[in-house]
Amino acid sequence: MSLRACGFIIFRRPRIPKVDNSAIEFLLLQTSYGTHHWTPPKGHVDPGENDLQTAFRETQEESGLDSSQLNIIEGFKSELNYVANSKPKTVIYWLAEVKDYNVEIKLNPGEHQAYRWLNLEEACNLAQFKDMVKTLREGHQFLCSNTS
Ligand SMILES: Nc1nc2c(ncn2[C@@H]2O[C@H](COP(=O)(O)OP(=O)(O)OP(=O)(O)OP(=O)(O)OC[C@H]3O[C@@H](n4cnc5c(=O)[nH]c(N)nc54)[C@H](O)[C@@H]3O)[C@@H](O)[C@H]2O)c(=O)[nH]1
Repeated sequence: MSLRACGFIIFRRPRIPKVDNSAIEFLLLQTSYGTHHWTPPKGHVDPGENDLQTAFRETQEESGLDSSQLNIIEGFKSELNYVANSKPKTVIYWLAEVKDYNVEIKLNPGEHQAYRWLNLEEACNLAQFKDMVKTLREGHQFLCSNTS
């Protein structure tokens, strides 16, 4: 059986005077271990948890953002399948927008050493993994074609 992890692709965009999808920025976190790779907040599903509970818990632990600070975007879900540390891994991501554009991000230093808000191209460059880049592009496209 593959390892399972879940998280949120967190983004922000100006909403005043109107929703501005041309200025969407994604939140990526850089691990403080290993190759210092960049991903959205996510982590392993604990026993007894469902996928969405994991996504909320990991996002809170890794970025300080709790469910009251996020709007989950309905209709988008992405599944990535890759090999991590020689084991198959499945990662589920939903899209979530921060309600406050200037919200504070609080990292857990044991897990992450930096965060950045990045436009689509910058996020794709930092994320590097082909499947993650595809997910970011699909998420961006979804947001641009479903303005609200
Ligand atoms: N000291 C130390 N401690 C570690 C280490 N390692 C873990 N810890 C600890 O374990 C806890 C983690 O617990 P959670 O937070 O629950 O889980 P995740 O967030 O899921 O954790 P990971 O970081 O293990 O998982 P990935 O991000 O999946 O990276 C694994 C590998 O997969 C590749 N990869 C990554 N993303 C993509 C992608 O999108 N696409 C593709 N194709 N490939 C991708 C990349 O090559 C990468 O090297 C942490 O608290 C640490 O304490 C480590 O090396 N040293």
